[in-house]
Amino acid sequence: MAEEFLATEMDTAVRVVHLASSLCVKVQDKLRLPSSTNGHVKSKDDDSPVTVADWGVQAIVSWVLAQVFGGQNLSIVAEEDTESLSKAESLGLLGAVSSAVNEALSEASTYGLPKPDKPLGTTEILEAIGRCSSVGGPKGRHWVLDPVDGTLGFVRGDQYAVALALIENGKVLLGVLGCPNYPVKKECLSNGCNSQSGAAGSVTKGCVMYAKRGSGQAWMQPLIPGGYPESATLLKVSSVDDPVLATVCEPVERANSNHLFTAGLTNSMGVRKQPMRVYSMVKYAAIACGDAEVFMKFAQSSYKEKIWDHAAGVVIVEEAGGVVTDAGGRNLDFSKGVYLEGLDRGIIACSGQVLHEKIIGAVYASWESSSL
Ligand SMILES: Nc1ncnc2c1ncn2[C@@H]1O[C@H](COP(=O)(O)O)[C@@H](OP(=O)(O)O)[C@H]1O
Ligand SMILES: [Mg+2]
Repeated sequence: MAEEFLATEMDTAVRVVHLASSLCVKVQDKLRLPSSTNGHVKSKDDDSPVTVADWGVQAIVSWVLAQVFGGQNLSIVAEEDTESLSKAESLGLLGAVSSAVNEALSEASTYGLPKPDKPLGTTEILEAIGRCSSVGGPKGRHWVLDPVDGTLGFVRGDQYAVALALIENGKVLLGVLGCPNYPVKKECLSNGCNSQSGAAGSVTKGCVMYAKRGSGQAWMQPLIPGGYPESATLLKVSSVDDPVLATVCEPVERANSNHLFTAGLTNSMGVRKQPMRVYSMVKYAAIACGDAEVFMKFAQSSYKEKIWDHAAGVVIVEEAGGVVTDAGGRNLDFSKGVYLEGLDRGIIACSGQVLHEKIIGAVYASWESSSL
C-alpha cells in the first residue's frame, strides 16, 4: 500500500513540536526563578524579547528536519536569526541555548526522533539556527516556524505557542501548534471536543494540535512530560453561531490590535461577553477546540503580518471546521514570501460561516468611522 500523503512530514512535525514544547516548559520554569531571569532574555531591534527558548526551539526543529529530510534542499522560514547570538558578548547566552538544545535532543529518541551521537557544538547549533533563513515564496516546499510565538506571554509566564507549518506552492499543507500552557478540558482529551456532556470537568495543562490540509480532521494530543503520548482526539469547532453567546479572542497587547475598533464591532453585533485576551496563536487553538468562536486582529496599517504567525493556526482551524480570512473575506495568501501580502485590514477566524459573515458585514459597516 502506498504511504499516506505527507505521513512522514506530519509525524515528524508533531513529534518535534512535542520535543520543542518540552524545551520551552523547562526554559519558562527557569525564567520564573528570580535569580536566573536576566541573561536568558535579550531585546531585539524592535524591543521585543527573544529568549533561550526561541533559539533553542529553532535549533532543534531545524536539526531534526535536516536529519529526516536532508539538509540539501531544505527550506525553512523562521523568525530568529543568529546575529545577536553570534556576538562575543552573547557567549553566556549561546552556552545556555546549547545546554537547552542538548538536553532536549538527548531525549529525542523517546519522542521517536533522531538523536545526535554526541552533544551538538555551538557551531552546529548556530548552523542549524542560521539554516532557517529562507524567505519562502510561491514555488516549492517551505517549512514555516515560529519557535516561540507570543514571546511576551512566554516571558510573563503566560500563554505562548510553538508553531510549525509546511507550505507547498503557496498553500499550507499541514500545521502543528504546541500550546504548553493551554488549559485543556480532560473531557476533551477522552471524548473529543464539544462532547456536550455539560459537566464542568477538570482541566489539564498543555497540548499539541495538528491538521493536514483537506483531511477534514484536526487533532489534539496532551503534552506529557518526557515523552510522546499514545492517543489523540479529534478537534471540533463550536457550534455557537449567535453573537450573544460568542466568545471573541484578541491579542493582549494594544499595540498589536486595535481593541477599541474590535470592541465597537462586537458591540454592534450584540456580543455580550468580555473579550478573551490571549497571547500568541493560542487564539487559533481556542477556536479549533471550541473554547472560543471568534479571533480578530486589526494591526496598525503600517504593520505587515508574517506567515509564521498564522500558517499553522489557519490550517488547524479550517480543518476543525472553522473559517479564516482577511477582513475583506479573502483567504490569506501564503505564497508571497515572509509576509501576508495584500491582506485586507485584519484577520478574522471564526468557528463557522454564519458568525464570519456577520463580522465581515460589521467590519464594512464600522470601518469608515474608525480611525484605522
Ligand atoms: N505592531 C504589531 N502589530 C501586530 N502584530 C505584531 C506587532 N508587533 C509584533 N507583532 C506580532 O504579534 C505576535 C504576537 O501575537 P499576539 O499579540 O497575538 O500575542 C508577535 O509574535 P512573536 O511574539 O512571536 O514575536 C509578532 O509577530
Ligand atoms: Mg510570532
